[in-house]
Amino acid sequence: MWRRVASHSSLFSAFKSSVPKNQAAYRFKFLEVFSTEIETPAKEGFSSRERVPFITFVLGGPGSGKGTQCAKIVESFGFTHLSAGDLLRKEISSNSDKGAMILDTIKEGKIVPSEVTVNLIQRAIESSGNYKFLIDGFPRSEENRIAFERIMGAEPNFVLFFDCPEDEMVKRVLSRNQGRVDDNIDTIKKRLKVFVALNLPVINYYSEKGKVHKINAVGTEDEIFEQVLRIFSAYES
Ligand SMILES: Nc1ncnc2c1ncn2[C@@H]1O[C@H](COP(=O)(O)OP(=O)(O)OP(=O)(O)O)[C@@H](O)[C@H]1O
Ligand SMILES: Nc1ccn([C@H]2C[C@H](O)[C@@H](COP(=O)(O)O)O2)c(=O)n1
Ligand SMILES: [Mg+2]
Repeated sequence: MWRRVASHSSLFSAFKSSVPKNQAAYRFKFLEVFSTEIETPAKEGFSSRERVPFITFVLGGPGSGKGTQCAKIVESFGFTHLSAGDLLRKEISSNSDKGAMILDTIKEGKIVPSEVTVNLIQRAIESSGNYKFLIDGFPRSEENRIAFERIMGAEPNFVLFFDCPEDEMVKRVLSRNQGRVDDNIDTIKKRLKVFVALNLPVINYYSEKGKVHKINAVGTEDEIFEQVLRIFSAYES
């Protein structure tokens, strides 16, 4: 079964050199050349021998446990974990020309312009050598989502949504202790507002497309991972 996604560029051209010529990535490239649309598999698992790109968006409010659970998924299923927040923080540390703008935006709990974040994700995907990705904390807004589809020419295979009450998220973030500039009560309040205003619409969008797996993010890390395991095991085909 195939699903059309309008596109100008293609994530799949990135895989050209890492798969044999007769395999799926070449089919995508072929379609891209002859059409303004490309096609991606709708319900395929991630263990197929064809190594078709497999994308999971990992969403949830600040402190809902996305990064913690992604680390466990990497260990069990061999995904590459790309945290949009980590990529942006790395860009700040590298003293790039965009660093100051990114830092100011993060301190305010706001969203960095989509092209910047998508380009960082694109570079990380292309240099990973993997074909299975957890894209954590992205898309944070409809603008992020649309930019990803336009630049990468792809949609996620599914979306994990860590559903967590606000008071629990605030408690976790305030005791995280990783020295993040945005882990203070003022910025957390702003991030929570931005989550509700900009990120929930993205989750609703994918929900309507039947792509969201909602996880109850309250409980021990292991209890939460049991729910995650059940979902990923079903895609391990
Ligand atoms: N199930 C859990 N119960 C209690 N604490 C947890 C749980 N899962 C994660 N934590 C802790 O909560 C904090 C936030 O977790 P994590 O960094 O994984 O969240 P996140 O969703 O990635 O947040 P952000 O969006 O801010 O990056 C961390 O200190 C982590 O150790
Ligand atoms: N798609 C994204 C992801 C993150 N950011 C910025 C704004 C966030 O508050 C901050 C930290 O992200 P986290 O580590 O909590 O996922 O990074 C963004 O602008 N766009
Ligand atoms: Mg995180």
